[in-house]
Amino acid sequence: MSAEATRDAALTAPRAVPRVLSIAGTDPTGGAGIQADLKSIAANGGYGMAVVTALVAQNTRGVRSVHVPPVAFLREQLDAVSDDVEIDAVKIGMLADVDVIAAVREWLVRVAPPIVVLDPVMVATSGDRLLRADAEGALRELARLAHVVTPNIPELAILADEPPATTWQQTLDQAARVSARFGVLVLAKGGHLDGDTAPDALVDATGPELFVTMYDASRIETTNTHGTGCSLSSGLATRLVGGVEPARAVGEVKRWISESIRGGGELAVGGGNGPIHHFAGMWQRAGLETRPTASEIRTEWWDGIRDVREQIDALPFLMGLGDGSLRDDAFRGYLAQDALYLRDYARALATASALAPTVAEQAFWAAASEGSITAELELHESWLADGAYAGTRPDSATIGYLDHLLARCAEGDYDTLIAALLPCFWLYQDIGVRLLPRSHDAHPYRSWIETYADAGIAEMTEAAVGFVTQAAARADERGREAMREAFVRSAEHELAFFAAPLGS
Ligand SMILES: Nc1ncnc2c1ncn2[C@@H]1O[C@H](COP(=O)(O)OP(=O)(O)O)[C@@H](O)[C@H]1O
Ligand SMILES: Cc1ncc(COP(=O)(O)OP(=O)(O)O)c(N)n1
Repeated sequence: MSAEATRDAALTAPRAVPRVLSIAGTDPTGGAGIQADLKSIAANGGYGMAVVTALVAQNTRGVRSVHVPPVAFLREQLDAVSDDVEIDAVKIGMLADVDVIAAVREWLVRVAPPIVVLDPVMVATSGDRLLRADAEGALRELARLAHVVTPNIPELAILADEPPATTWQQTLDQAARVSARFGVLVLAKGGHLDGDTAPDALVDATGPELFVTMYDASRIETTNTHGTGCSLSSGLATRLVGGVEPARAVGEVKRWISESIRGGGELAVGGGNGPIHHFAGMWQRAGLETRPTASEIRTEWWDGIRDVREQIDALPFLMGLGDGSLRDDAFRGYLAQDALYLRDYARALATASALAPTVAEQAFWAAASEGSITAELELHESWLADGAYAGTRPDSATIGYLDHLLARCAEGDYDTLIAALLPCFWLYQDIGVRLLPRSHDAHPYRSWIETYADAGIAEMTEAAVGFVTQAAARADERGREAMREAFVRSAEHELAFFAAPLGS
């Protein structure tokens, strides 16, 4: 199978979802704080969790009041999460005061999450304080426990304990000093500078050499920037999971934040500094469709032929094949039919190759067709060489199955044809794997079982399942139903085919 086909098949496999905890304050209008973090984590592919440090009565126009719950309750929230859930990354936002910082610090040291991104929230864009001035020193020290800090220009100045930078170069120099002093990567943000651009830079001065990675973006003319810092930092925490290079994760999250700022204009939320649209790009790319995904179709179709699979397993032919008690003439009679089947199955696979919409699929079905003819020749050479079955005519089960496949070829519809071809891959591979533990050196059908339990067959089956289920996910409802019917019909023909040798 080609590398491209393997990659396409891998795309259908479920991916681990990063479990990301935001420790932050609230924004009841949903644009900043923990509410923004949860959207941002979801938009960047993670499962979001939230521990609230402070309840903030705010909207797009400004902050009205802040309520900090007892710090003992904060500790209970933190432990409730970490006692139960394996946390892949933590984003820290508003911390309000020194007691909150101390509680979070103690928890961080004890739990040691693999990724910590600290957004040193101090003052909202509206000018309202979100961190008491006497807590700035404690926040500075907390930076030592983070892997990345994401200060805006005023916050960077406070971390550096210096006056705010007024140029981008001063910002970079200050970020380098903060990085070296606290042993942390600094994502310096130029959102607060004047000009046509909104540059960011990842600054790493933690070692003997200074590394600066620049991220340029045009400045978007908008009033929807409420919560950009919160969203950027939680998106970054999510994208860093799995050992992703920080420079790459920042590049990805920077592109996402730009499109989300641009999409903010579509939202009509509040009369002040409006929120960004966390899902603008995602909704545009994927829509709001509820069509089944390839992996759902995989499960549905496989479950949908459960009764057929159980009937195959219960056949005397299959039971005899598994325990080795199957009569030799019954097995050879079955192989003679299989050889007849494979010749036309190879033709159907070649037709699928000719109809395939992509080069990867064309190559895959062509290789499978070639493999099918080779298998037919090998059957003759190994099991049927004595000529006892020469001149065998296809029986009614073989004719029925081939008629079904060749009719799909004649229709010329790629999707239904490949759906009809799939059970032969999938059922044989499944049977091979399940019979393998019963095989042994003296088992009469060992080579047959090992052929279908082989890793190469599993890889081809995975690719075939991937191509078919992705095509079904793309199809409209009628097309998908026609595919499912073709698939089920083939599975039923497999049952009849396995039943025929013993007439059961
Ligand atoms: N008008 C804008 N156009 C494009 N990007 C922006 C704009 N404003 C902010 N950003 C980007 O949003 C992110 C958050 O930056 P910033 O607004 O400086 O943080 P904060 O919300 O903490 O003040 C950064 O990547 C910044 O470059
Ligand atoms: C609860 C809470 N946390 C942080 C902020 C500040 O949000 P930020 O992303 O820095 O952007 P602005 O809202 O300041 O533009 C907040 N407002 N509330």
